[in-house]
Amino acid sequence: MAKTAAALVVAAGRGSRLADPRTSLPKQYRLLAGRPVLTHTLNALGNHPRISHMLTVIHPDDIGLYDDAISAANENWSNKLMRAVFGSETRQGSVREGLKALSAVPCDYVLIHDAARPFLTHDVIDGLLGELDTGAEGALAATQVVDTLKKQKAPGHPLETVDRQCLWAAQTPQAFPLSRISRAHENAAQSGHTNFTDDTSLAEWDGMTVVLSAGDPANFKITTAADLRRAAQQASLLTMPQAVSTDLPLSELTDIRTGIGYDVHAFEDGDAVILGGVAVPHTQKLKGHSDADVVLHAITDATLGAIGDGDIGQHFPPSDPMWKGASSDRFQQDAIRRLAERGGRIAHIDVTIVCEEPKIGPHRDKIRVSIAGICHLPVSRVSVKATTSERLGFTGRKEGIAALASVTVRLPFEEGEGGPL
Ligand SMILES: Nc1ccn([C@@H]2O[C@H](COP(=O)(O)OP(=O)(O)OP(=O)(O)O)[C@@H](O)[C@H]2O)c(=O)n1
Ligand SMILES: C[C@](O)(CO)[C@H](O)COP(=O)(O)O
Repeated sequence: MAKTAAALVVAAGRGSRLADPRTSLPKQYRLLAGRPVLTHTLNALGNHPRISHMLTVIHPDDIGLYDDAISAANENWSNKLMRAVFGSETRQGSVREGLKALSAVPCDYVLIHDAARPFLTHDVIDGLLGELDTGAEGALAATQVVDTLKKQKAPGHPLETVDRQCLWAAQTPQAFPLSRISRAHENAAQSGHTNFTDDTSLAEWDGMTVVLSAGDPANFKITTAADLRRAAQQASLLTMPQAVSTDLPLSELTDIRTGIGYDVHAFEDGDAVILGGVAVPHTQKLKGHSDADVVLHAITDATLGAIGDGDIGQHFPPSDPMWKGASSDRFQQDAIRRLAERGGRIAHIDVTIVCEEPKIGPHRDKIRVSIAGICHLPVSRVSVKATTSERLGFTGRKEGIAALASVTVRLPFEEGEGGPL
């Protein structure tokens, strides 16, 4: 049977080299295609079949940001995720805290990965695990240096050219047998070595032999503001549905339309309602054929309304057993695909949730982030509002929840329509 691996993601850094006067948000929580960087990183690891456990090392100030990053994930790996632990002043210290928390986990290997590298692929993971499977004590994802390298001992000194033939740029993940790298970290800490910048340097110091494995230029680390801009471009190309990533510039999407959507679901016995893809704890749940996500249903109808393409019930009949218990983001993905086929994209979403309970305020930001992720939008283009109906009507009697949505889309004018009206 294939040996299993734990993923240890270090996310406790402050990102001091990415100085941005507009925000103090650490880089691992900045948004790429509507989701935090960390969410992309965890998705890449969590969806790998040989990774059975995942642990994130976070900063104590980031608990709320971390919770948001997890709820934006919408992926099926939550059963692999362990409770996060707090990191330390240095990257090495943060890894050590993570390894301590993994000590009781029944995994053969550990993949240690930077939260700030969100574009990890399964090919890179497979390469590393393959090296361990054939007996390596440590494996490093790395890319060969491609630029001509120069060395200058001090400013004004003559340049020397460095032979790049045998030079590699270290990436993460870095993969090891779990017990061996844990021992190496303890040895380093007890000998007073506290500032190894990566785990293979520490492993080499402890006498381990590390082999190279194919990294990927796309798996770069977000370190500076320029890296974050590059990452934003890369993420939008990867996550947009095919037709949305059309090369039509926004300036040609001059046919601007708005659709409205409205939906209602009644309560029944349960312990949480799903709103915009987020499970909100409550004393009841919403009744429905799918997951009864009243917010996503209203958004889907509004998206379909904007392109005059029927409604959710027409495309996904409640009588069809296929949609029983379905996660409603599938319905919205389908509406986005229909829009994309016409060369269009969503520009803005505005939602109002009508209910007495549960209180939406504490969950509003999570719901915004989740909707933005599902719709491939920056969070600034999603608005979530809530109101009661002053105890009037079915929502006032706490019998259910209603949601209203308006979705604005941008499309190219169809041939023969002759440009803006
Ligand atoms: N004390 C630390 C320092 C770094 N990291 C993590 O290690 C990874 C790589 O480190 P780096 O790019 O240096 O991140 P920062 O320390 O956040 O950045 P900077 O050095 O610019 O402050 C990041 O995912 C970061 O969150 C960590 O968990 N604990
Ligand atoms: C672990 C690492 O990302 C490998 O490239 C790197 O060593 C982190 O430290 P850096 O100082 O940001 O290079």
